[in-house]
Amino acid sequence: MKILVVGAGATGGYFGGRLLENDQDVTFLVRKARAETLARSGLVIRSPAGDVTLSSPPTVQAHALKDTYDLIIVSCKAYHLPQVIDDIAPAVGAETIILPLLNGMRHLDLLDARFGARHVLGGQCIIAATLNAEGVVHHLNQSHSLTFGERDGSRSPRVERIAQAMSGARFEPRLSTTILQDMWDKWVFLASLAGITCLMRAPVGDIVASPGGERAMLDLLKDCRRVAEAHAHAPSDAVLERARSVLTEPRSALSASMLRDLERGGAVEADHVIGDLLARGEAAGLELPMLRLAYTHLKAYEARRGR
Ligand SMILES: NC(=O)C1=CN([C@@H]2O[C@H](COP(=O)(O)OP(=O)(O)OC[C@H]3O[C@@H](n4cnc5c(N)ncnc54)[C@H](OP(=O)(O)O)[C@@H]3O)[C@@H](O)[C@H]2O)C=CC1
Ligand SMILES: CC(C)(CO)C(=O)C(=O)O
Repeated sequence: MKILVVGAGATGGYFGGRLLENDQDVTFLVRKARAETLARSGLVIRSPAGDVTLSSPPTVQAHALKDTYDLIIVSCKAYHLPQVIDDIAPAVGAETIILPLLNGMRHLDLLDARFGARHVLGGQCIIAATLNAEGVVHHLNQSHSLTFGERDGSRSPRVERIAQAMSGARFEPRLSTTILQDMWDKWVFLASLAGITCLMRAPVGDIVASPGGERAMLDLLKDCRRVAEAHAHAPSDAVLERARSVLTEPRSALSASMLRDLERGGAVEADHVIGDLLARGEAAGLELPMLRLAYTHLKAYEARRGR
């Protein structure tokens, strides 16, 4: 299977690197600076699941992209997606499958609008990873799952082929027949985690140890859950219970990738992860005070950053 991974950042570098390490036919679509770093230093992954340095990983830049691919894994940030959509267009052939790993949901609409829904799978990854200033992918915890599936829930031959291509790589691939619900479940969890850890500039353990912290966390989770319910994607009791327990775990060092981005003064996916959820909730007539506060806070950060 000929695979194009868009972006060799934290997630793309990790999962694409693990596939390459497992002898899959992987090429990274990268921009100039990243292409130079990869050519000079290789793709370096530091991970509790095993370090690896892949020297001279195959890369291509947008201007040279001419071949079509069987699978395109999209792992850019949401605010880069419009450009990425233009860039990958030459690589999308009649049978190309696009597997986005972005948080949130709105990217599905953008990809569908440009390439047609039949090309686009649902997907998500659970990992904590970051790309440091030297271009090294740091995997920060034990999780590294990549879930994908047809949005109609079928086990089509093409998703079976992806499962086959991913089997044996050093991460946990999961072929799902409920990928849209999985994505909503993650969105509810992630929006709660990102919203509150950014607001408080602290990981879960410090928030729940602070007066009013656990209450604020659970109020935000409730807002996010109500949006999913209003859109017929309510998390199950078990999923909700797990989210509550992870989000209120004493001494937990967990925070969202959005807090890592914010703390280094970077761009954040405010509109994609928080704003879109809020808009969907308000369109359904819901009052969502904690989610609105989380969004206002991120937009104020963006306004200040923009000056
Ligand atoms: N990091 C994490 O722990 C997790 C992140 N996610 C989600 O995954 C998505 C990706 O996040 P993450 O991997 O952290 O992001 P990163 O910023 O680490 O990586 C994104 C990469 O995309 C590249 N890129 C952007 N535009 C283009 C383009 N036009 N052509 C080629 N490459 C491009 C950037 O390259 P350049 O170097 O040129 O800027 C960058 O290296 C987000 O939606 C995030 O919310 C989900 C789970 C966990
Ligand atoms: C939910 C979590 C923490 C893990 O995948 C994440 O997606 C993120 O930090 O962006």
